Amino acid sequence: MNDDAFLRITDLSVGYGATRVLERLRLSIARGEFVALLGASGCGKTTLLRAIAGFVTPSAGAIAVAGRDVTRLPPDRRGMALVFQSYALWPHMSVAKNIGYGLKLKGLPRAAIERRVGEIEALLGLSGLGGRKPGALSGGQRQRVALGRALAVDPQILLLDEPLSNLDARIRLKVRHEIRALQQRLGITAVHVTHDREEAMAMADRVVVMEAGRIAQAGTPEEIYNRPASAFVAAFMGAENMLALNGTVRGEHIHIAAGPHYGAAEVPLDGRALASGALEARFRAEAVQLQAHDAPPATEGLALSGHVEAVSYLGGAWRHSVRIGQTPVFADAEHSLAPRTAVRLTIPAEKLFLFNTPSPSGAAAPADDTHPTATRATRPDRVREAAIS
Ligand SMILES: Nc1ncnc2c1ncn2[C@@H]1O[C@H](COP(=O)(O)OP(=O)(O)OP(=O)(O)O)[C@@H](O)[C@H]1O
Repeated sequence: MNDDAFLRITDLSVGYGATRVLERLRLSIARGEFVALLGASGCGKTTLLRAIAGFVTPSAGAIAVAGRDVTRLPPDRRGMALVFQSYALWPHMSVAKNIGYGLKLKGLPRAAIERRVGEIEALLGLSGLGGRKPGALSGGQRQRVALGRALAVDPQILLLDEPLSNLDARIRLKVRHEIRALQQRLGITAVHVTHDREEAMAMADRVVVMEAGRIAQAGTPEEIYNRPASAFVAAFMGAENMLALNGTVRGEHIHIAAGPHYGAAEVPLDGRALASGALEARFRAEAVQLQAHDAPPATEGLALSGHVEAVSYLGGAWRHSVRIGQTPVFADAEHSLAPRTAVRLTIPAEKLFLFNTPSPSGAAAPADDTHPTATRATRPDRVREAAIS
């Protein structure tokens, strides 16, 4: 675990009645770090955020901020502010009163509140709108008021619960950059819940991918995208194409045996703790080199043979639906190849994510992000994959 952790979550378990949501989860966040909690609906992101904020009580474990245990403290004594998806603004209050609400609760004198509200309005580009009611604002402006209300109380930690999901796509991109720039300017520690992987990667220093109440992987956006620690993370990060292969470890490589629709290939292990046996291969549509079957191979890697079934234009690239034997995959190319064309797909070794196929009885890895800088070989889930294959 990071020794310089500012927000430290240790063995946190949270449930609702008989439903267990988080199980012994560990996560350390550095001061000034922006962390995105990313995962599918129902994986426990909001529950974790609400436990950090103090709105749900854990059944076990601890939450500490700068070395101070806050696990049993009420939300208003944790030095945190939460921004909700729904904004949760008071409709009958003006923008200025909404922003100053937390300061009023703290009993600050009126002049101090007005000064701070003015600062926040200027910071967020809301100057001149202080007298309006939330109903007379755009969605983006409302979200900025909600952010302003959170920042006005000078929190040590800013918690963001899908704050952009009610905004339309164009405004969402703009507000995304505004929040990130503001967080960096203020040096505030932020935890952001989202199910949008692009948003998580664009905003965060570190992305924490959650799967069914546990941390599947925590790392920089680049690590998570290019070195997914499990087939689940690979698929969640867009490597949705899947093939079942067989491999044999030989020194620093894994040798993939040829099959009816693909040739043999040598893939460098590159630190991965893979074992010989059944493999699940994952790759992105854009990682594929797609060619007519009789064209000379353009690149080295795993070569697959198939037929184009359908093609559509994505803007910038053509997406081909290709059948490899019984397996459908997607492959992108700058030029389109017509349906029924016999094609070769080549996946360069560095873009082919390989995982040992887990046995159905494989025990769950511990929920733990305490090895964010560990190599693939030493990550708990990698070791598990190697152990059970
Ligand atoms: N108040 C509650 N009472 C009972 N079960 C709950 C409650 N809140 C959440 N849950 C359950 O806990 C699990 C995790 O929910 P949570 O809201 O943390 O997920 P999430 O990852 O944030 O999902 P989403 O992206 O849909 O918001 C889900 O199975 C959900 O049904």
